[in-house]
Amino acid sequence: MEFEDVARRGLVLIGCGKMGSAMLRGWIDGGVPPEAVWVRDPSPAPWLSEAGIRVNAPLPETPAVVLIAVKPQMMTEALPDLAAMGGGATLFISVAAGTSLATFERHLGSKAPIIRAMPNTPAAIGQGITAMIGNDRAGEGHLDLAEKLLRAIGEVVRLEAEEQMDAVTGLSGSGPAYVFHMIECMTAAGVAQGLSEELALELAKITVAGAGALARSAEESPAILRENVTSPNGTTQAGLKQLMNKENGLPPLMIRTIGAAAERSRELSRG
Ligand SMILES: NC(=O)C1=CN([C@@H]2O[C@H](COP(=O)(O)OP(=O)(O)OC[C@H]3O[C@@H](n4cnc5c(N)ncnc54)[C@H](OP(=O)(O)O)[C@@H]3O)[C@@H](O)[C@H]2O)C=CC1
Ligand SMILES: O=C(O)[C@@H]1CCC=N1
Repeated sequence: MEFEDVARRGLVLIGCGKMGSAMLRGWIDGGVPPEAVWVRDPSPAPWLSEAGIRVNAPLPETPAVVLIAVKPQMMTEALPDLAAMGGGATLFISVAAGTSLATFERHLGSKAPIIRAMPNTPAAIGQGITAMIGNDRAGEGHLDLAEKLLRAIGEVVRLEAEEQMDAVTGLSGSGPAYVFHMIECMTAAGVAQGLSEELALELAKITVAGAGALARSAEESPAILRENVTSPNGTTQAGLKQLMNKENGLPPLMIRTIGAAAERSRELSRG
């Protein structure tokens, strides 16, 4: 079993909403025993107790890992009584957008190893991607443990500087929402062209999923894959002329979209 220390000393999850529960399911499927998990959440889902997880019970003194998955705005309420675990033996992992390592150090003390991670919701089906970076106290062993835990929900990349986290949040953290909206827009456009809603949605979903899977597995770049779809003077060329318009097409819109999300991440970290 990969998570012996976690199984022995325990894993505490602070906030078990959409992201926390997606990660927890991945860990349980990946071999973390439910009886080694403590969840703290004001409105816990019934499956947690049913699975044998300890819910809103007294926490162990020095768990192996504490995962913090509350909204950034709830942090000042959630952190104070975790300070007792900040002696160095417990690894803290936070997935909160815009909450800096320095903020955690203020609450948890300067000895605590802390890793900031930014996952995304495809984690719920093991197909997320998480970027992570640690504070000075987070050594190679801590980063390896965090990476092993995060691999249970998809790919993991390590960042070189904490500043990169704002752009990562704007791109891959928020990114699934952009893609879901693209599906919504493609569906509406199909309906506008005379398709039923049901058929248009099916076509849009499977097209986005298939193109994503192809982009991931193919050796060719997305640009080449795009060209492979585009026959000279054909239908795709006509569509792309609109979509790729440098003035009012997707390129400037995507710059604005990811820019606004990254800026909000910066704003959150300023408090
Ligand atoms: N959703 C996403 O796509 C992503 C989210 N994140 C980050 O993950 C974090 C959680 O987001 P998400 O899962 O979407 O949010 P949710 O609201 O779904 O989950 C947060 C959970 O924390 C609970 N909670 C509130 N206060 C406390 C507290 N003091 N102690 C313990 N639990 C508490 C909430 O309960 P209640 O609802 O009753 O208040 C809720 O169940 C955020 O910081 C976000 O930035 C990161 C990457 C992607
Ligand atoms: O919207 C948010 O703030 C969070 C962070 C990334 C995805 N959801």
